[in-house]
Amino acid sequence: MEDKDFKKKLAGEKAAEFVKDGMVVGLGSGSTMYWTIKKIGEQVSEGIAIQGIPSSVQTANWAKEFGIPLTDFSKVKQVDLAIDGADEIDQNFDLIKGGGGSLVREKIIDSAAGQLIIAADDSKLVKALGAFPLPVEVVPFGYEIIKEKIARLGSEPVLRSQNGKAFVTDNGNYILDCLFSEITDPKKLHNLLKSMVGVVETGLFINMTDMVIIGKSTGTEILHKSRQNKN
Ligand SMILES: O=C[C@H](O)[C@H](O)[C@H](O)COP(=O)(O)O
Repeated sequence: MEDKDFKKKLAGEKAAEFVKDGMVVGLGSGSTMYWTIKKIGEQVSEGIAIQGIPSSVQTANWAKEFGIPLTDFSKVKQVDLAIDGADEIDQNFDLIKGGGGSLVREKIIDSAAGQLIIAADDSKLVKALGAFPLPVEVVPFGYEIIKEKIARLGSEPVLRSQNGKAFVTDNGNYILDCLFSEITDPKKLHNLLKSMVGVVETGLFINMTDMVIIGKSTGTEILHKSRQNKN
């Protein structure tokens, strides 16, 4: 296993330790979450009773494979704990997410959660967001217009593609990957993008994260928001 994958595994498995009996758990998406979901599956087989809400088709498939009972928002209105990955984490615990294209469902689940834990390898920690191109989910109709509007904000949006075709999200939409290099005011940028007709959601997750679990070659480090803010 590569060093980065090992770190993801460490962080992902550690996050599963915060899942307790009786919880409704939001299940994030991505390769780090694979390890969390697998570990939660082991806990379920040992007897804890939880219900998971998956943030992508891929996550739902892994959850089924590992025996985690699933639910949805027609049955539950509240999520006790959400665990998710991230593409970038800044010093305020603001995030860029959506590298795998699951940002909309992730944001719905993460914002409904009483607590949000982010698990990631140490390469995801950044001083300022923006080196990772910001994923913006847009409706396919007229996406060309949104692309031009975003370009006027100082980015060169790229329509995400897969196997030579436009990548389509679980919600039937497109993703524009927008490189801004450095995002000085994440909230302002998010609001500007969200005000454009046809933008469904941005990958900026602002003021949502309670705890970050970082996987390093030496083990895991847990960062708490309050402590982080004092530094
Ligand atoms: O859409 C994908 C999600 O936001 C992922 O949580 C994020 O891209 C991190 O993925 P990974 O754990 O594979 O680095």
